[in-house]
Amino acid sequence: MKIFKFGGASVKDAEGVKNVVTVLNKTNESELVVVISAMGKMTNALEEVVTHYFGDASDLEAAISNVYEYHHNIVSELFSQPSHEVFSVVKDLVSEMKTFLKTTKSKHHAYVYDQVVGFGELLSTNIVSAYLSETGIKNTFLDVRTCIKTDANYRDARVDWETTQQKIKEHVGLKQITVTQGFLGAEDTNNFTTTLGREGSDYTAAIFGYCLDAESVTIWKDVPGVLNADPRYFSKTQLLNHISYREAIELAFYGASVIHPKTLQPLQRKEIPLFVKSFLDPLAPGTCVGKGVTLDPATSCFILKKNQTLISLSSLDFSFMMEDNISEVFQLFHTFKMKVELIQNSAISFSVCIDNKFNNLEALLAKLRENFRVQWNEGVTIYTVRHSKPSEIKALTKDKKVLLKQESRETVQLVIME
Ligand SMILES: Nc1ncnc2c1ncn2[C@@H]1O[C@H](COP(=O)(O)OP(=O)(O)O)[C@@H](O)[C@H]1O
Ligand SMILES: N[C@@H](CC(=O)OP(=O)(O)O)C(=O)O
Repeated sequence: MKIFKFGGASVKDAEGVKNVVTVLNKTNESELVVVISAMGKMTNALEEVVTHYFGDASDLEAAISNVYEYHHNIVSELFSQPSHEVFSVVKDLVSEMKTFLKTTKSKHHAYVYDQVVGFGELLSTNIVSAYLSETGIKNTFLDVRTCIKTDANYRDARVDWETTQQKIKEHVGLKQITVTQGFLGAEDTNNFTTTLGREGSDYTAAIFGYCLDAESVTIWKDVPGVLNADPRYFSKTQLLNHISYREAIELAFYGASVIHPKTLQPLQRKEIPLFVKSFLDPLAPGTCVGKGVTLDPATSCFILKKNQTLISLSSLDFSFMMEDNISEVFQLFHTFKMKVELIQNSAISFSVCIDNKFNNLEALLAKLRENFRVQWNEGVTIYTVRHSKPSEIKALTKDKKVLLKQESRETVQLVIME
């Protein structure tokens, strides 16, 4: 059994869906779970629907139509007969979403978010599964919510591994191709949809890999594999042929967005290899994350995290920043769902770089000002360089304003005002 994962970029249009068929034909696996994300940027489009639902309702209809039209256009390109049932499947899913929005009275943002955003994966998998059947690739559609059981921590749900493993073993046939949704789960009490955190479909693939003791997990990307630097910001990059689990966990943790950070731990526990390959060149080797050497080739790796916030705190009376007030600060980060990326402290000041994922900065700052002197910079970038040479750091920081620098044996981190 192998697990394949196709992300939004690989199914962003009809050509992409056709290419999934090409990949499946070229790789020719018959015992497979295919995990699929929402098409293109549809998760963002569904986030817009949620925003309008809670805010300016006048644009709600237009936001929903945008989602419907996008999928309808792809289906129209893929299926020549207008009577094909996939047209009504798409229509019905969008109607179901509309009905939910009309009838629900919940003010619980994260709950509504998951119920709505989950339609992205339901739409994409229904379309891909139907298209595979159309082209002669026999497959079984699986609603992942019958298998992946989570707590009710909407938008970042935690997996109940025991129940999930049992359900996956129960529902996934071994000698077939199963098509299912990434990113989604269901909480056990009411079966409401939950999501595993943005870009969580890689993690879904790892969950299936772990629970089914898969031979390997492959995530298909628009790049040849994991590169030593983010190709969106660095013009010269190198393909990494092999990365150890440990090194890959570090790279993903620091923000190498090509692999979701939660993906690697379950695979490492069972030593299941993870391949990152190009969906445009399916037979090329790509990158293998697994047992063995740290990095092949042994080279420096550059990672960027944009749009971070650097906060520096000092006590109002110039007393030391000690465990008691630092723990109070961390409690606030937890309350306001701020992800702490980097910390540094001196006697009377404490600096922290945070990811304001849920737009709670104003509220957090107001609370911090009650007890601390607060300085902050928004829109800073964290550069992380693993296994670097001093000359590379010099070149990287040339003409840039470095607000904070931290160096350990293998890693240099810089907070830079671009
Ligand atoms: N170190 C890296 N190696 C390869 N790609 C990277 C790296 N860092 C960032 N990326 C970006 O990750 C993108 C692929 O991830 P993503 O867009 O999330 O794919 P998907 O939607 O298929 O999950 C690439 O197009 C590339 O721009
Ligand atoms: N569709 C979800 C889950 C996901 O993993 O997507 P992708 O594989 O395109 O990164 C998101 O955009 O967050």
